[in-house]
Amino acid sequence: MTTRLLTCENLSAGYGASQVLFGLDFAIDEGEVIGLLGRNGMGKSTTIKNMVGVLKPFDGTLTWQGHKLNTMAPDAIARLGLAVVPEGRQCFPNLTVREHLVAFSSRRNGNSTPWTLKRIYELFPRLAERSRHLGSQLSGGEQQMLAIGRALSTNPKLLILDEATEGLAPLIREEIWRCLGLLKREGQTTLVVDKYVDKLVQIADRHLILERGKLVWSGTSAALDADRSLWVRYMGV
Ligand SMILES: Nc1ncnc2c1ncn2[C@@H]1O[C@H](COP(=O)(O)OP(=O)(O)OP(=O)(O)O)[C@@H](O)[C@H]1O
Repeated sequence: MTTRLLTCENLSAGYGASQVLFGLDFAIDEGEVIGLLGRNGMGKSTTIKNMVGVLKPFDGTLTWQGHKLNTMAPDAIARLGLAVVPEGRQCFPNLTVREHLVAFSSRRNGNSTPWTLKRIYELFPRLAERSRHLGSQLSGGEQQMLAIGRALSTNPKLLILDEATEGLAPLIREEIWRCLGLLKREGQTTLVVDKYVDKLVQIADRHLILERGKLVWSGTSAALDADRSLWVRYMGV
């Protein structure tokens, strides 16, 4: 039996007088890995900002397991089990790797195999090697692994990655993909924004495509893989 985590109904949102999202409808079930796709500026980050409460919807409803998220503060939404790795990573320059991973850790959400420091180091051995290094001493790829590890340390029910591989060297990107594959096999529900559609179709179960703030297509990885006209039309690939 599937468990619904998030329901988004008729979501309209934006910035001040500027409307960016126009009536989005979608849902996320436990265990799913979903790609959120579309060209630059189509509203992917704005969708995520509304889900995690840093922006408030103009209209529509975001519901998380019976809780209406629309007016909840971001920290209250985080406590429900949504963790986002935002664009730009945002590590603390003066905290060590280890401090990042224990400062936010939480065993909440009834996770039977919680993300302990040990498990995060097993997922990203590079972080174990760098345990005593400061955020400011890490490479871009290490910072990205740390940002993902930090999000996992809260034992999120839904992990959201916004452009997690942006600006990373190819080998580091592969390392992030490898970890996403492992997380999927462990049943981690994940929403991923990434422009490497060819990789996303290998990892995600299904996809949502945004075009100018509207949901123009949704379907399985197999369906997206089979219809390259969608890639050209909506992702400019
Ligand atoms: N803080 C802001 N204030 C006003 N407009 C914004 C702000 N942030 C984004 N926008 C606008 O909202 C629209 C959607 O941006 P959004 O960041 O959601 O797109 P995106 O699909 O995530 O693309 P990208 O990959 O470029 O981040 C764009 O037209 C953008 O210029």
